[in-house]
Amino acid sequence: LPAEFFQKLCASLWELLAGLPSQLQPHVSCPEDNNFLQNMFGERNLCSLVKVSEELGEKLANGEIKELRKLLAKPHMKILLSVHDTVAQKSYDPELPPLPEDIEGDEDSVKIIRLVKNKEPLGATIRRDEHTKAIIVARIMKGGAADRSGLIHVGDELKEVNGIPVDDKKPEEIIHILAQSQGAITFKVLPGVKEEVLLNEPKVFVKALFDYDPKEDKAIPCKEAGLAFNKASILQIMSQDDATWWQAKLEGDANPRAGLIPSKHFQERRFALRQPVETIPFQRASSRRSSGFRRSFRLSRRDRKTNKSMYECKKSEMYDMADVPTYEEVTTYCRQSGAKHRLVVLIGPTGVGLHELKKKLLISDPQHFSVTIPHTSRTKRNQESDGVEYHFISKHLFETDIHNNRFIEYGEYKGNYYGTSLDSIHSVLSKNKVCLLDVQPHTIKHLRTPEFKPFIVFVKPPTIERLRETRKNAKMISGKGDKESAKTFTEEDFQEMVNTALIMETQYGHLFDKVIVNDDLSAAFSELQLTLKKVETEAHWVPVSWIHS
Ligand SMILES: Nc1ncnc2c1ncn2[C@@H]1O[C@H](COP(=O)(O)OP(=O)(O)OP(=O)(O)O)[C@@H](O)[C@H]1O
Repeated sequence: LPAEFFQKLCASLWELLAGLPSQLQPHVSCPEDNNFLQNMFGERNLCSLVKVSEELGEKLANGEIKELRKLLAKPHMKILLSVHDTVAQKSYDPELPPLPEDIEGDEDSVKIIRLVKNKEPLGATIRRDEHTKAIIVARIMKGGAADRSGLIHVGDELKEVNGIPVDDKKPEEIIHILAQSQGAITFKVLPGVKEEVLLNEPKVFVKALFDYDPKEDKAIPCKEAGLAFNKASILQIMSQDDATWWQAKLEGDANPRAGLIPSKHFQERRFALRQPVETIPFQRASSRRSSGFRRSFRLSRRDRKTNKSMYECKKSEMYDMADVPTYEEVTTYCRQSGAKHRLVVLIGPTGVGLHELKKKLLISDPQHFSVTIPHTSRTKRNQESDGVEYHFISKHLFETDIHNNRFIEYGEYKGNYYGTSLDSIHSVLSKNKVCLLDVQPHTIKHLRTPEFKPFIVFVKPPTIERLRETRKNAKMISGKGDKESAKTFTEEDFQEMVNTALIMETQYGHLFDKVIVNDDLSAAFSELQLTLKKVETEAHWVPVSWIHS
């Protein structure tokens, strides 16, 4: 309507209405009614409305008004106005169907979700949980309808679709129901919050290869926020966002709060700076006698005359910078029945009892346990048979095999070669037997392959007092000339055993899967037996490279 006309109209109508109460007064006896009338008719808005209404009535014939009425009566306009009112009243939350009364279990955790589906697929996959048989949301496609809704999550348990229970349905049947539904679909789900949280948790686990105490660490930004751990602890890495300080939890720790640990890179750098002081080459650090490592065959003991190990070992083998012990990414591995056995490697100082323990295992189950047959270039003696005591090969062939890296360990003794070949290990494993091998600790790194998946047992001597008590009647065997001879342990032998064990543990402890103290022999044997049983049947942490390579 033209503004001028409208204003005039309003003004005149208002005047008329304003005068009305005084005209009505004689007819109103009650003062309250009078007041009410006065207020109502005095209200300017009401006056204007009355004015407009009257004017519209009068001007009905006017073409402009007709057109306005027509416009306002159109469905689009009606919807627009209705949407405006809805939004203005903020009543846009969808109306949910009433909660069913027969919900089983924890009623609070049931969620009713309504999604409007157009032609595009929902963008979610489902699976049946093997254990609970429940239908679980397996995957949400990024950017899909389900993802955009933000209402359905991986791990949610689907109970009903459009009121149809899905417990007894196959995933394909449910997919069919979904495909056929158009418009709004109602889901009843049990939110799998816990599962979702777990799924979103980083799944990087590492084995710590060093001891760490944040209280001793001058570099840590906040000692209280640090996480203390020991060599061989399994840590779940929660964040690697910071290049220097990672966040981690001890595996299996129920406390959800992560702690700070030095990052791999940072620890390597620190270690490299400290290295000259901390890494004592094994042999130099060893006491009086250059090397007292035992071998996987009896003739390989140290020569008591020359006091030398039969096995020479390159200096570079003793300490390798690539082995800076920080963290190693690990995952669980459980040997499936029928699969090849893991190689069992026994480590320990001379005389600690490796031979004794191995012998007991072999006797306990000769069909199950076995040892490797060593190679030698020495000539066969009359009572010996090839492939029983040794594989007898020529010196030339032995040297070719050395050149071709076919030996795990080898050495020269009185002009003859002795060694343990890789093939001898393969041979035992391919018979589906557990191969028991004892080697020098620096050899472990060559055995750590996906094929062998070695399980390293460190046999540790008890205290020197306990050694004196338990080894009173024990005999130490040494290679003297071509014959073995036995002698009782001396105080020096005990001391060396304890010292060597300490050095082995310091330098190679991060590689040990199990430490067994050989105090009482039968107790140590039982522990070893039980440990090896578990290796065959239970899940153990192994480097990820052994599984995903
Ligand atoms: N727990 C124990 N208690 C008492 N005697 C033991 C114990 N363990 C081993 N012995 C004895 O100690 C001696 C040395 O053991 P064994 O020969 O097994 O040592 P080893 O580790 O194989 O060392 P090496 O390679 O030098 O022979 C043997 O006489 C053995 O019977």
